[in-house]
Amino acid sequence: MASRTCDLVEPVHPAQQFDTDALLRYSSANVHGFPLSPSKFSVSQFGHGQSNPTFLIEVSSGSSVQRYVLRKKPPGKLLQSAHAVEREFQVLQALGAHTQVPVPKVFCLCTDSSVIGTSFYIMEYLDGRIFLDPQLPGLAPSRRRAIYHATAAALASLHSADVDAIGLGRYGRRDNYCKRQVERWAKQYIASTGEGKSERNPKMLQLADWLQQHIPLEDSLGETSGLVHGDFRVDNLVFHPTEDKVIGILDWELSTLGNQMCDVAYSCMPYIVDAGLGKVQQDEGFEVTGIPEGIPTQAEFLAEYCSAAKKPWPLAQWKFYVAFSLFRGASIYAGVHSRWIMGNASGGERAQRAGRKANLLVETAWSFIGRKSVLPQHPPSYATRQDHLERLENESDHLKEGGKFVPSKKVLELRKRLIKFMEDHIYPMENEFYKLAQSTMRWTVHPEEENLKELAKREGLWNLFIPFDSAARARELLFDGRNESPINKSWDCSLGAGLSNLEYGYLCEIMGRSVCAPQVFNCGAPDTGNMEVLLRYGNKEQLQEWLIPLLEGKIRSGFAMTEPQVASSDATNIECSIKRDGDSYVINGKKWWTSGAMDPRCKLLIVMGKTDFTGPKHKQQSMILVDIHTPGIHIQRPLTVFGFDDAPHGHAEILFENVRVPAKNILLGEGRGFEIAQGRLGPGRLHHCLRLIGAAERGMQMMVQRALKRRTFGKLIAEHGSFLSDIAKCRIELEQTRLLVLEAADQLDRLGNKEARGTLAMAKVAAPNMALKVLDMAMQVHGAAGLSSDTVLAHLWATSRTLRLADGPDEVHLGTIAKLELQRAKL
Ligand SMILES: Cc1cc2nc3c(=O)[nH]c(=O)nc-3n(C[C@H](O)[C@H](O)[C@H](O)COP(=O)(O)OP(=O)(O)OC[C@H]3O[C@@H](n4cnc5c(N)ncnc54)[C@H](O)[C@@H]3O)c2cc1C
Repeated sequence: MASRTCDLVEPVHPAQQFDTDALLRYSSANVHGFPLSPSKFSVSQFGHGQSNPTFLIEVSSGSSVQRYVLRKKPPGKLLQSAHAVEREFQVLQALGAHTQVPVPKVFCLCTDSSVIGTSFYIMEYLDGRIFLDPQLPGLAPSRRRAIYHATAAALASLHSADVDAIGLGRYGRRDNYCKRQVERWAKQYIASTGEGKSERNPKMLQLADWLQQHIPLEDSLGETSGLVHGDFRVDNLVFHPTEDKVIGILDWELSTLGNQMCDVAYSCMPYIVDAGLGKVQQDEGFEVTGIPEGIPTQAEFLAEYCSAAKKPWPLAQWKFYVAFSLFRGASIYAGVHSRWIMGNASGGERAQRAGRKANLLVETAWSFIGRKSVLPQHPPSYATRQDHLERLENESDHLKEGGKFVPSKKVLELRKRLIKFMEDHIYPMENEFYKLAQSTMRWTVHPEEENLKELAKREGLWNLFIPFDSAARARELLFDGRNESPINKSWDCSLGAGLSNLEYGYLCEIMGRSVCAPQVFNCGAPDTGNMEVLLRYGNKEQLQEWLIPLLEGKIRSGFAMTEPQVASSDATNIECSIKRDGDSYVINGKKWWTSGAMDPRCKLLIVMGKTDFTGPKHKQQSMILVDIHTPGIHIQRPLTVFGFDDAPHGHAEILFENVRVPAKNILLGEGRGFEIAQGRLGPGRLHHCLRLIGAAERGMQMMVQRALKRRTFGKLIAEHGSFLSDIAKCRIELEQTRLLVLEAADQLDRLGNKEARGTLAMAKVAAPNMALKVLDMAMQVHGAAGLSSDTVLAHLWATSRTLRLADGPDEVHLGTIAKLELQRAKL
């Protein structure tokens, strides 16, 4: 959790006491707006970090309290160049006055040590949050990502300052920064180790030699030079109290001009090593312990920075910069440890640990240097909004370049928005949704899901599945032919964006990348199929009662056809009876695998049963709208798919016992059930196929990311020949299947359900089988983790597997394809 800046204060340390009356007199005279004779004046000390002691001043006059921060040199004899608060004041003043770099405003600098014993300056108090732990515990993944994003942006903003223009041109030497730094910290290490001090580690001296020999050329040329903070890490940043943006960069003690890539590598330390002295046990960085969910990878963080600061990807020099950061840290810790040995270090146990930590940093530096590769060849392309948009543009170019499937501008625009929504809101929440689905509260809805639904509505990403012709029919029935509801103007957008099945295809695929996504956009099964049934076959009253709340996302629904006691892939077998009795129908039977029926929001069941047991085979069935809360409906149990119960959505086994439903709830009329089922299944099957393409694409993406960072037998997985051939084959199958599915969507639009049935059947067989293959490969590359619930792969795989059965088993579709093939031959 974050600490509020005001919670980080404690009483002034006895050794740090100073004359507060003198401070009050000085402040009243020199700080603009400082009360002249305040009713209360108090000083407390910030406990966290800083070698320059920092204090909170609170002054009250009347009912108003003003807060300031004072930063001073420590008392006692000091090295001349150290603790230079004058330089801190200079840099803060220049940045505050001339740039947008987030820094506290400075009010005055006092170099007269007769006032409180040392030089000091007074600055603005920033009321905000400080994250002391770079793992950001207690934050939602999306917030963590935002914090790291803001951190990269803050670093880029300070590095972009034009030092000549803001009067900092002489704030330090710009060239040969690393050369000077390596010499300085090597000297310091030698001075603080040896007899009677911390034990000298020969590997540290070798490290200094290695660094001297590998100083990047850009360092001597001053190409990457500019303002350097010197201690840029997340706990030196103040974040806005509620928004994830940086409002102040603190602790400028080590700032100078020099090679900015040193700042960047230092800011990446949490990925490499736990450099803090606080924790006894943990030494490894995120790359070993696992990156806390939501925090970008090192490459992503670095790419965000490079893009924002307009810096090239530091592929060739990264080893040097990281090794240098570890080297500098080791030298500092050796100094702390020596002072502890000699009895003049504060920090107790922490200082005692510093010796071990110094050696750990040296070891880590050598193992980092020994790595074959430390960064991907290219920055991850989705690292920044700009890169992200460029990538989308490139994808669009690829789509624009020709071929049969060329999405319109409108679809591309929606696709862009959808991808952004997925990245900003869906992927970061996946784990939260899973956690709830595995808890004792699993049959409840995560409140964030409802929030995201509202957001999706506002962004125009709602009900996109509704084909324009179905929307036209609903408009006719609901609005008497007008374009929008006379009562509710927002209604029009509830009928989708006027897309064809093919156009929706490009979007549905994106939603399929996450099991959680479709319902957020009100595009999840079985609701889409059920809404489609109502849109096509419902009468006005039925639309008003059931379609409107479904379109608004206020209720959810289930489709109850399959029965345990009969082979339901042949729907003529079903036995559930729907018997007319006066103004009602009475339903008796047992259903199972009614998806969505466990959801607390589920209100409607579309039940398929027989109204006639003796008529022609395909005229016996009817469909009826049933309120799930009708007496006689007994939800008996949730079913599981390989252990996944898909809570809170669920797949229910349901007993219908003398369930009495108003006769007006029959859809289209008695005996029309088969006809409706055919109409429902076309687009529904297509949606499943499209989502499966998305699931496979996610698998590909995860597979590649894993292969590029996991090493086995001395190589990255991505460097093993067997992997290369497997991934290539996966890509081929995925692209083939995508074309087939888009072709089916196109035929559905142009030729209708009946004519498109062959291609739809092919797509329905090809898509789950392809997705299973790709996801299986992705799980393999992830090792045991791939089979766990720690990644989305196992769930995506399980969901894909069900689609070799749900909406008809493969064999039934293969039968359709073969039958059409033979028919053609006979013509
Ligand atoms: C996760 C999940 C969600 C589901 N959601 C729903 C839902 O919301 N609503 C709903 O009503 N149902 C749902 N179902 C049920 C699904 O539609 C049925 O399981 C499917 O239609 C097959 O019916 P069945 O299980 O009775 O298998 P059966 O009909 O008994 O078929 C078993 C096997 O027989 C073989 N077979 C069948 N026909 C042929 C043939 N012509 N040629 C050769 N072999 C053949 C196949 O191998 C087939 O898999 C869901 C199923 C799952 C797994």
